[in-house]
Amino acid sequence: MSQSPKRTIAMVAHDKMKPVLLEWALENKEALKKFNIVATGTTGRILAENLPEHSIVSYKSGPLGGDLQIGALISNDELEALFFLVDPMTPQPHDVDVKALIRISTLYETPVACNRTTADFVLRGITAPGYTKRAAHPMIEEYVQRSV
Ligand SMILES: O=C(CO)COP(=O)(O)O
Repeated sequence: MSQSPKRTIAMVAHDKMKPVLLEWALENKEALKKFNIVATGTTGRILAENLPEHSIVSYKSGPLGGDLQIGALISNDELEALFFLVDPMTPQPHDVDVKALIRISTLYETPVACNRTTADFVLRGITAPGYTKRAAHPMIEEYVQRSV
């Protein structure tokens, strides 16, 4: 019997949140094996070092465009969920990229977890039997069909 292809999730953490994301990923490592994982550069390196049995692809570091690479996956409807542990207390040089990533996730109905509690909910949701991701927001179709 052929198995359905693994779905892809993204994992990102700002520097102060990397230990939290790693701890969470280790706690959930069995469930995470069901997915291909993509990550921003430094986050991905830390995850790959600690989860050697998982499929993890690292993009560029966040400040160098990694958030936008994940945004591109979302706009191609290729991402199941985004786990992005943000640091709410530290200004980021690439804040506009972070904002763009959250915006495009909203538009494409991609579940986003910005803290650990929500990460628990999202992971439980996307691994629940019968779960399928909603289609992108109808405002996309309206936008495509708009008269010029
Ligand atoms: O800055 C980030 C996300 O905005 C994370 O990038 P790194 O994983 O490369 O540290």
